[in-house]
Amino acid sequence: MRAQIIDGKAYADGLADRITATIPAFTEKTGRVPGLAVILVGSDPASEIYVRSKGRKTRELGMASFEHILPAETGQTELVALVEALNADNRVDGILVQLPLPDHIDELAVVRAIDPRKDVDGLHPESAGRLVSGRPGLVSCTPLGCLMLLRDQLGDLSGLDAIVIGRSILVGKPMGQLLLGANCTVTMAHSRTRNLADKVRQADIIVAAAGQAGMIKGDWIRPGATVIDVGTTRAVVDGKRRLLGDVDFAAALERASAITPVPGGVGPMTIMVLMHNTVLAAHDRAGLPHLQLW
Ligand SMILES: Nc1nc(=O)c2c([nH]1)NC[C@@H]1CN(c3ccc(C(=O)N[C@@H](CCC(=O)O)C(=O)O)cc3)C=[N+]21
Repeated sequence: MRAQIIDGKAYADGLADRITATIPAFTEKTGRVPGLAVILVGSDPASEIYVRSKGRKTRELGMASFEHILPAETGQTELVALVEALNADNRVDGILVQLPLPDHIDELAVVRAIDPRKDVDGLHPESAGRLVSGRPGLVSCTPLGCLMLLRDQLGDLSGLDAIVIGRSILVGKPMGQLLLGANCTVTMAHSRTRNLADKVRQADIIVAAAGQAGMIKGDWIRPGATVIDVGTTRAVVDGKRRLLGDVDFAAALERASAITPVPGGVGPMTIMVLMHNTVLAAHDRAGLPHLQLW
């Protein structure tokens, strides 16, 4: 079997069109456009590129972008004060604080300061609690993007065996909850999991989010499985800069029925789901009916 390649970029472009189409009616009812604020503390070059590309996409879709790039020495009090100012700013529907934050800042304290209705990253304990208890709320962009691709690829996921490798707050844990909500039987694997290969071999759906390049080997993949690769490790291979996934892609191609590439799979979805969550938050805050765009 040769796997189909899941084109995250193409799905994200389609979602972009559906998002853009909601904006004229929103503007007619509210007199404004949806707005997204992104905060970056410190000058990690990769993070700066993401923040700028988020800003560019936000404007391309016809929304307002507010970018705050602060020096690495910014204090926690100052950062929380900025979040509170953005909470109070009606032009801002979504607030994303780029993680990780410098060591002298307590991430949870900052995330808790975000108004849960503007928590487009789904990181606030209120959002996490809503996801676990199946109430409506904002869901982290990367896992929601993975679920959109899986639903598009497979339709109903009920009864499928899924494994998530990685248990981060931003990706692994919410991914497990989303798959459970979609009626999968979910295995959460991580660095202490024993016999990982055997557990992966049982899975119809594999979501690799461990952040270790190439750790999932081709012969671990059950023939016909669907593979979502969240890994993005920057490396230099044969003198060229490369972005590497967590899955041995070449070997997986021979076993999986479908697989996301890196780049061009989950990455473009993450940014577009951020836009999606921003228009959802905007509609919710304006008291407009809930949107269903996927
Ligand atoms: N609070 C928070 N939320 C985040 O969502 C968040 C964060 N912090 N910190 C940093 C990571 C990283 N991240 C990516 C977004 C897009 C691509 C992306 O578009 N990748 C392209 C390739 C881009 C390239 O070549 O560098 C792709 O996979 O095709 C990757 C990574 C979001 N993050």
